[in-house]
Amino acid sequence: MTETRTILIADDDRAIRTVLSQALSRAGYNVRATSSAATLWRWVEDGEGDLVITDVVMPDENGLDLLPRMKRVRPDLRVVVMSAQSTFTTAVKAAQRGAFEYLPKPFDLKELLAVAERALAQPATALPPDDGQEAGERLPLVGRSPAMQEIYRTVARLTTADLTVMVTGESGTGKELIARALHDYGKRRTGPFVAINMAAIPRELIESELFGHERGAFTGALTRGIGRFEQAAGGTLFLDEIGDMPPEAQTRLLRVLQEGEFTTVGGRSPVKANVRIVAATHRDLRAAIRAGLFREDLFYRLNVVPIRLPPLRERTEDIPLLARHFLERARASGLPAKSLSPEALERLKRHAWPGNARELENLMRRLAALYPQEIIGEEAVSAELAEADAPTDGAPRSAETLEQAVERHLKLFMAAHKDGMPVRDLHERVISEVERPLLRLALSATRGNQIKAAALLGLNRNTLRKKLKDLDLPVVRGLT
Ligand SMILES: Nc1ncnc2c1ncn2[C@@H]1O[C@H](COP(=O)(O)OP(=O)(O)OP(=O)(O)O)[C@@H](O)[C@H]1O
Repeated sequence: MTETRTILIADDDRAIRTVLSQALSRAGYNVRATSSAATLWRWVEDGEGDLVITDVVMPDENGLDLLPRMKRVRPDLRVVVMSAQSTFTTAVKAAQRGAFEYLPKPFDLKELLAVAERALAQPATALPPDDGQEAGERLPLVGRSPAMQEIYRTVARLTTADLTVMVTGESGTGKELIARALHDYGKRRTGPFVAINMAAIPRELIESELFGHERGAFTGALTRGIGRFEQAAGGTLFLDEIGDMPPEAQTRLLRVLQEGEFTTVGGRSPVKANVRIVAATHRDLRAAIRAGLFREDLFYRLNVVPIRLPPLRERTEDIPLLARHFLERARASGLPAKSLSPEALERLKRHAWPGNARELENLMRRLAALYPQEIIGEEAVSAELAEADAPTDGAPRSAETLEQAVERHLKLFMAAHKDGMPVRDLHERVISEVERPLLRLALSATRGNQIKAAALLGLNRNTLRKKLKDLDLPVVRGLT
């Protein structure tokens, strides 16, 4: 006969305690339930229980704060954290503090039973070594839809394992943000995060960009060049748009992943690769494999942990939170504070968002910059979205010249002002809206080289630097 296991439950909500106690007793466990963190702590200290299921917010103490203390006195005790405050940070903190699993409320009883069974069957996860560098609220991932919750749980689980991850999703769904989160909250967070976009680098340069080259390795290689693999040593290498990698580079990358070492272009001695790889693509790689454009063996090497980011139209419940987040970001960058009327939010939810979160972010910036009212109404949103939704007969919207686009925005802006006071600093505000993408494009075209970007723009280098600073534009060399 196997010994009956005891599960300790802490939740200040009586209904939840009752439901969980019933379900777990029925499944054959001994159950003790309490509404306070203090009682839970006493039980744990007394050596009771094989598994703890705890809420986060309790009247006397936060379950997440109790978690490391429990793991210190009972390292093999398994703890499942459940929370209605289902944010990315909660998921990550739970994992970093040694929780076995994190369950966003509401959850399925079936799921809870499965988690309890798994937790009791496996050896406990030891408390990750405390390097005093617990990730804080540095990088907000916004959204509480079930799809995002699932992603948070995956990212949280990956904070203690250095596995290769493949992020897929349409353009603008937040793939790069997830890659950064994996880095910022992962084991290599004190190391560098280096990104390389396969679609933005000339094919013939990809291998030397990745692995570096020796002096004279090819025409134009006047000095030795360090590759991204070397730059990212000890950290994370983000291979963006991996689906656009040319076949020869795919073969070489595969070999590096298999052998754990690489040689520079034109070089002889192998160098140990010490990077965690996160790859991303908006392409359907399985289709690319069928079409003979992507190596299947490389795909399996990279697709160790797949994370699929759903398009925004499949998680419309996240739109209000994201919109607020982007308005707040616009405000932090110096634009006026704005909010959206309930009707405006409804209108946003009805849009198809082909450009996903990025499109929403751009719209929020535009509205914050151009609309004078503090509360943005439905008409303003509709006017902007009508433009975006307008049929284009297959022609890209870029058929509109920059001047026409600017004029369209200015007209909307003026119309919105017709019976109010004009805002101040109109000239400066509009110019910065144009300047920001211009500088970004110039930097992207010169791969972050400010001297070349300044030449391209016809600006003095110091002027460019000052503008970048004023506009709060990131300057990352070599990033595209
Ligand atoms: N869940 C989210 N919470 C907060 N911001 C988000 C979220 N998803 C995306 N964003 C923001 O939207 C913008 C686009 O995201 P990101 O660049 O990561 O997308 P991507 O999928 O890598 O796009 P692409 O495929 O075009 O490179 C960024 O400014 C990012 O910060």
